Amino acid sequence: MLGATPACAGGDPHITEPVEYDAILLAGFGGPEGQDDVIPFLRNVTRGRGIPDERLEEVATHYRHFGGVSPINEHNRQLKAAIEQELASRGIDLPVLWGNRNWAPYLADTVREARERGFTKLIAIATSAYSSFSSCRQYREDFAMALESTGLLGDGTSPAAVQIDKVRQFFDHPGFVAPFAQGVRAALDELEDQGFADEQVHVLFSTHSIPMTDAARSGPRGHSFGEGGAYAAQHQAVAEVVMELAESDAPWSLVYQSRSGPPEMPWLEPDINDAIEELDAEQTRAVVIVPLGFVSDHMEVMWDLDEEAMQTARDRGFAAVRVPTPGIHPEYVSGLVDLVMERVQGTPVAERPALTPLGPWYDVCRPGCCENVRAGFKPAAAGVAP
Ligand SMILES: CC1=C(CCC(=O)O)c2cc3nc(cc4[nH]c(cc5[nH]c(cc1n2)c(C)c5CCC(=O)O)c(CCC(=O)O)c4C)C(CCC(=O)O)=C3C
Ligand SMILES: [Fe+2]
Repeated sequence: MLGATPACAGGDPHITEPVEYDAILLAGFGGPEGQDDVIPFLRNVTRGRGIPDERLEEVATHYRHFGGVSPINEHNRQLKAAIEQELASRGIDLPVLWGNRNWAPYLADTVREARERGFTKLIAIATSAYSSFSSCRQYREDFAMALESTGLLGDGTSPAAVQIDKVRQFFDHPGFVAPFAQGVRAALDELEDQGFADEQVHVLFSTHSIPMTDAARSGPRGHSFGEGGAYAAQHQAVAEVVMELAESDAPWSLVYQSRSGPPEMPWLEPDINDAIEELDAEQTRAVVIVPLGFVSDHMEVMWDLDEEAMQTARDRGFAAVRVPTPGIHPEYVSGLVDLVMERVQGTPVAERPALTPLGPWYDVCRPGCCENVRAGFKPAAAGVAP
């Protein structure tokens, strides 16, 4: 089902020829692993973005609260091990390398290691399911930067010394969606045991807020997905599918969290805390919080949801349950391996699973996909220039 993803400029958006990859590149966000890492990590994340110092100080306290350690690197070590186990159980001989955008092990060191081991064709899985600058293009730019800084980008006339392709954005892949659907069903059952009927529960699907300018440009250039771009449209469509699979008629909404940037810059709204404040207490007695935009229980989940949003809900006298992220759920892990094998085998588009009319998303990002005018154009792997 191609739906809203028409073939456009830039050749075929899907690769249906088999490709012999040498290894999988698991690309993470990265996080600090001790108090001394916190500020240097935050500087890496916000390099050149104009995030106010007060915001960095505030975010630093979230990490300090947990000993300066984000669980995100440990999650990725576990995910890597789980993917390796899934590959082994299917008899697939593909090594898995792991590299981060913002903290060690850095992508540049990982691609250098790849080359040393003789690998020239990598298929990347970024730990991020949706389309936007922060969740797709920035990973692609960081791949290109890692190749450039290690001299492995190639010179434009010869093929890159190391080629990095990327699996499609997997927001509507059944392996990503199933853990959320199961989690919502379990949360509603738990609340029902406590005496709350489905119509007394409000389900809040939460994702990372991004600047409106980034949201509007998410997805391929020249294609309108509405005000919030492909980013908001994908979340809206996945939330609908999750409610269907969870067989629930509970009222629900899509909300945003973890806003940063200067206050005068518009970001996607409503903020989850404002949304909880505005729920009608006559009708609502409980909330289910679904971290729909995230793949693991990292700091944005542990702090912004489990500390802040849960507190906002308690302050209003609501019962509240937070649904787990996919983490290393067997269906998620198996889905990621399926996404790799889709490219290894050159699976026809019609046979690629996708649960919303927006997918299956592109293998090759379209021209201008998820462009960021603030940061300017940079080379990016796994897409059509610019
Ligand atoms: C869409 C999106 C995802 C999901 C997709 C993906 O996974 O990529 C994501 C993930 C994450 N964001 C994370 C942490 C941070 N994000 C920040 C800043 C920002 N995120 C943004 C967007 C996103 N972020 C944006 C538009 C900014 C503003 C600055 C900019 O335009 O670049 C800042 C700076 C301080 C602040 O402003 O909060 C931090 C510390 C962590 C790690 C958590 C841990 O350590 O466990 C993870 C997984
Ligand atoms: Fe993209």
